[in-house]
Formats: sequence, C-alpha cells, structure tokens
Amino acid sequence: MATNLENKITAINATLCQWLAVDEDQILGQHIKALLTKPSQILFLGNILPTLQQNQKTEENYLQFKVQGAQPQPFMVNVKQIEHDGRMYFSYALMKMDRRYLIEEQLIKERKRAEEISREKERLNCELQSAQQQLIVKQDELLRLNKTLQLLTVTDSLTGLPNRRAYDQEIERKLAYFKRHQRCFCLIIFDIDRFKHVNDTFGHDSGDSVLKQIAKVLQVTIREIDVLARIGGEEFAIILPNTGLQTAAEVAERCRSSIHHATFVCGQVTASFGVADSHKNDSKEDIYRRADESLYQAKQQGRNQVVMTSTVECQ
Ligand SMILES: Nc1nc2c(ncn2[C@@H]2O[C@H](COP(=O)(O)OP(=O)(O)OP(=O)(O)O)[C@@H](O)[C@H]2O)c(=O)[nH]1
Repeated sequence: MATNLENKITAINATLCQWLAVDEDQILGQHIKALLTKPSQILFLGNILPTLQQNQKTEENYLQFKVQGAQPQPFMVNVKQIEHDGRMYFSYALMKMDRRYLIEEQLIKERKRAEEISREKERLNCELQSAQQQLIVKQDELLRLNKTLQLLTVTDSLTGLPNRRAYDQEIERKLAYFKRHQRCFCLIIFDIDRFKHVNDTFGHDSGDSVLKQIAKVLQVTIREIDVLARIGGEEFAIILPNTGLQTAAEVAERCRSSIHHATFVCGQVTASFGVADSHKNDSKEDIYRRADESLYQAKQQGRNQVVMTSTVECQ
C-alpha cells in the first residue's frame, strides 16, 4: 500500500483489499486512518507518523486494521518514504500478525536447533580432543613398550648386561669403525673356572648369584665406554674401543684380580681371560676366534690367568 505525504491512500494491492474486505475504489483517496481502529489511529498519528516524517522510515509497528464485517486484524507495519515519478510517497509493507507469529515461532525453533547443533558440535569437539589425548597417551605407552621390548631383546635377563645379540651388534659396529678410521679396539673373552663345580656343589641359584656378582664387580672395574656383555652361560666379553693389546691385557688382569679377590656365596671364584686386538679385514668371527684361542690357552695353562694373542698390527 502507498499514501502521499498527506497520508491519503494512492495505491492498495488486491491481497490487502481482500484481507480488509474492501474495494480498491472505495479506499483510494481516503486518509489512512480510515483503515485503522481508534486506538491505532491515535498510535499512528501520535507516534508512528512523527517518526516517519522525521526519519523517512519506521519499522515493526503494530496496528489494528478494520475489516469490514469482521473483527479488526492486527498487522505488523513497516513504512518508508520513497520517490516515484518525481513525487514522494509513503510505502507501507504489512504483514498479518498470525503470519508473523508463525515466522517468529519458526525462527525461535531454528535458533534452538542451531544452539543444539552448536552444543553437539562442542560436545563432539571435546570428545575428539579427549580421544586425541588418549591416542597420544597410548602412542607414548606404545613407544615406551617398544623401547622396553627393544631393550629386552638385547639384555641378558639374569645379569642385566648386554646379551649375545647386543655383543654381535657392537662388535660389528666396532669393526666398521675400525675399517673407516683405523682406530684399533680389543676384545677380551673370559670364562668362569670350574663353574660346573660351583653349580654342582652349591646349587644352580648360587651359580646364578655368582654370575650376577661378577657382572657387578666388573662393571665398576672397566671404563664407561667399554662394553661388558654376557655372551654364553658362564662366558663374558669386554669390547674396549681405542685400546691397544697391551692395555687390554692390563684391563683383563685387573678384572681377573677383581674376581679373584671378591667373596662369593660359594667362597672364591676365578676366571680365565683371552685377549685379542682388531686386525685389518677382520670379521667378528676372526677376532672372536683369536680371543677364544687365548682363553683356551689360559685354561690349558692352569686357569685364573690372562693370555693375549701376540700381534704387531695395533701396537
Ligand atoms: N647357574 C648357572 N649355571 C650356568 C648358566 N649357564 C651355564 N651354566 C653352567 O656353567 C657350567 C659350565 O661348565 P663347563 O663348560 O664344564 O666349564 P667349567 O666347569 O666352568 O670348567 P672350565 O671352563 O674348564 O673351567 C655348566 O655346568 C653349566 O650348566 C647359568 O645361567 N646359570
């Protein structure tokens, strides 16, 4: 609907005519207040019109329109001033209140739904975060277990020393390093003397306790960079990096003496030592064989002694 600035109706559409049960001809040229109930006329003239004249627009006004032969009908009314063909008009947009209620209800429902979705999203985000944290914890746990497992595969369970597998890996590393840098290293192999007798006389547990004590005694006798490993039942190896044969023999002698002077559950225990140094193009079997031959010789010569394979390569 439109009026001129004197508020006389200049246009009205068919729908509004139908709603108000009036004819277009009947309405055109009339003052707009003719369509309103008394209270709405007062509201329009006292409030809405001054606002419209001042701001050229006014929104969300509630007015009761008369309906011929029926009860008045409430409308929500937005008005703005417009120009058409060089003339100024007030353009009215009317919305039936029942329709407005419907839209508002729908809007409220949509807002509630949006809030629910946002809450659900937040809840899912929290769940996701907690699942991610749990995943991190599990991954850490797995990493720790893997490390433990890895450690177990290279550790002798009785003494806690590196086992045969760790010894093999270490000797391979030392041989590779020796090939690249010509830095000599030595291998000491030692074996407890008459250990069968210890087991037979004092029992297997006492034998185990001797093995553990020897590991402890020797760990404080050698340098930190030396690797002490249990490579067989009562056979041990010490890998000494950057060490010549003479020094290795002195270390072996120190170890022999430490064992000899220690007190074990079964009393005194001795061990025999074989020492060998690294040669050019050695395999791990080569150096082991030379150290083992020396050890065999030490056993043959009466045990509780150190024998080294003489060499000129690393002196
Ligand atoms: N208690 C205990 N005994 C072990 C273990 N591993 C090997 N032995 C024992 O070590 C003994 C080694 O005996 P032998 O090979 O005859 O050598 P030995 O008695 O030490 O004699 P020599 O080496 O010639 O001085 C055997 O009785 C094995 O059962 C172990 O983990 N614990």
